[in-house]
Amino acid sequence: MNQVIYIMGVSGCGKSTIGNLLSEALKIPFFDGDDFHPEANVAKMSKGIPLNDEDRFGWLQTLNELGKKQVENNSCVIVCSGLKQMYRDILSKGIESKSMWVYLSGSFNQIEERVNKRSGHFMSSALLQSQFDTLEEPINALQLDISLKPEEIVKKIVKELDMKSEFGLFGLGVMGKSLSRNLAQKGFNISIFNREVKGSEENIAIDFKNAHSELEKSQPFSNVEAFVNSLQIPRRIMLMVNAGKITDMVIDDLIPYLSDGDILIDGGNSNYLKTKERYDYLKSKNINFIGVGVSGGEEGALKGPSIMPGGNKETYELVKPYLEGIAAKDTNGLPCCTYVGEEGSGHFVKMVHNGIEYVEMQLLAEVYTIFNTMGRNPDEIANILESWKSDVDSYLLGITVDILRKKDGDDWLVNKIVDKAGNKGTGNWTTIATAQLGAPSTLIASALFARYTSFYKEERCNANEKFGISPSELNLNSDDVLNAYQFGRIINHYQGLKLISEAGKAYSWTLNLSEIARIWTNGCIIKSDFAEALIPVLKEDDNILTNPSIISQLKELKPSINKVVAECILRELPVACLSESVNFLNAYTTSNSSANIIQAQRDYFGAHTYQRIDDLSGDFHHTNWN
Ligand SMILES: NC(=O)C1=CN([C@@H]2O[C@H](COP(=O)(O)OP(=O)(O)OC[C@H]3O[C@@H](n4cnc5c(N)ncnc54)[C@H](OP(=O)(O)O)[C@@H]3O)[C@@H](O)[C@H]2O)C=CC1
Ligand SMILES: O=C(CO)[C@H](O)[C@H](O)COP(=O)(O)O
Repeated sequence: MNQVIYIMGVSGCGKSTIGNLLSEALKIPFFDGDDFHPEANVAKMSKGIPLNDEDRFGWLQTLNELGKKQVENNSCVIVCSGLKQMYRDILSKGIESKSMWVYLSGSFNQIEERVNKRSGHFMSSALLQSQFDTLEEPINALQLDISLKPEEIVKKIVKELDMKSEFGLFGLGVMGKSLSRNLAQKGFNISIFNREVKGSEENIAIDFKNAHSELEKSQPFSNVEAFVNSLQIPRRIMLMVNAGKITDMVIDDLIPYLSDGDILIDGGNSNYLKTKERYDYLKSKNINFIGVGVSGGEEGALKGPSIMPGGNKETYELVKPYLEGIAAKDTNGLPCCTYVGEEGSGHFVKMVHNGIEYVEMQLLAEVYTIFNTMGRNPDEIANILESWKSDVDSYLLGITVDILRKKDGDDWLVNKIVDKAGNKGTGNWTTIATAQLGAPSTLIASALFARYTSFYKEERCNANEKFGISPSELNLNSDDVLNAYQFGRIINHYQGLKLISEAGKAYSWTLNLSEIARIWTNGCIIKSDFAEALIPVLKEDDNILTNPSIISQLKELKPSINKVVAECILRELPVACLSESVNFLNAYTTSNSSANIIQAQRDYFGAHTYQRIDDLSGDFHHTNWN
């Protein structure tokens, strides 16, 4: 990646000498910041009047523009004292991740002696002191001692650039392997790490590197310290390890070797509340941390996942080219990666993505059950689903077709898979979040509980015998089932997005739901044509059930879902998410609900009070009911 190498430090530290030598060594252009002062600044300085911040702003912006322009085609060296963080922020604005800072440091006496030795130069102690007073030492720079010879300093900078990787990937499991290959294929210099467990897991990183030609330039490690030291400053390390305690353990393993300003990116499916805690913990150690939801599974991670980063926006800017570089592209060629919002919002959005995923999977499983009960074999069901692609295409629909067609000997493989659905926690957390935030994402809860019910295999088999329930022939056609399926999907997306919107309000995150739908159009497990259709809808309103086109679609689909759910219930076939979707819309569209009875009951036994429709003040009333 092209970089602007800013050489900074107080006057007299040797910036120009080092800058010139470095530009020669790297064969890249050199720019001395002092040559870019406007005439007014030059006039002021020649009269011995020191520049103030206002004088500097325009000049710093000019240098920033210069850096931005240069970095489009090539790396370059820019020399500028950059004494305050505020100045450095201006210099690197918009190219934060492409700015490398080299800080030439020396003591007051060292520099005074050196300047006064130079023929024709004299710097008063007061002037030099004012430079030291202004200096705010950078936390994410390559700091080099000016007592070294210039050639040695340049050698160290070149070594940092040549020998050190720009990005580190920690954890070469299913996702880490694919992501590291993706990063390398995009031309990033990376270091890769996997732990070594003597006797069982050895040489994981090195063997993995050797197995893939694109990783030829990558640096493999099984030693944490060596891995960290192989990275350019500020270090950017993406963790692709199991969520929960392992993530905390790995962070603690890394901390001793990290420096101020380094960046940890948690790409696992971490709980969004833990992400905030980890951010605070690492901030207390001057380490930057962002929580990044990654979706796409093994193949998506390799070819381009959907990425949902949350946390500090400035930190995101420092890793943006890597994340956006490896992300899938939408139909306009934009990366399916966008800064989601503050704190754990990236992980929250990924969690809800998974909740929506649970429902999409459950709806397809229910569709399968319906057709299966109607006597269709897996190949026939696959053919029906295949024919739906022109109306309701999605990644999950596509893989379900493949799954249904997979044979194992004379039978279909699905017929041999035990009907107990596992989970790794994100559906559970989404259900907890929906309850905590008071947003009724009832389909996600239903899909989760359907998985839990599936686990009671033995009890189900016993109950089946005792109750004698056996689903009988269904009187349905495939168009009705298609319509019911699409109805369920619309309610699913409404509920998931509503949950995100409510979280945004509760946690004061600035979320853009249309952008979230956009990054779900490719790379992720829930990518679908419907996500694409939601982009303009969500630009108008976070609530998709206010959109006239969605309303008319649901009205059209309603007779089918009514029929499908009624038929399934009459014929004793469980369809948890289909039935919940119609039930939810029936409740959502009821203007006078039975909640008046609940309020009266609460007031009866607990004096909880109620509001009256004939009292517009909204006051609360209590009745002595007996
Ligand atoms: N698989 C998927 O489809 C998706 C997964 N995710 C999330 O990404 C993360 C990684 O998932 P995935 O790649 O599937 O998981 P894997 O189980 O395949 O890989 C886990 C990685 O963590 C490492 N690890 C485990 N324990 C330790 C430890 N104590 N110290 C150091 N390293 C350790 C493992 O090393 P070792 O091999 O030595 O045990 C391995 O490299 C998880 O948070 C997951 O939820 C997100 C999206 C999709
Ligand atoms: O994040 C993912 C996909 O988006 C992971 O595959 C996750 O493991 C799926 O969840 P679960 O294992 O609970 O089904």
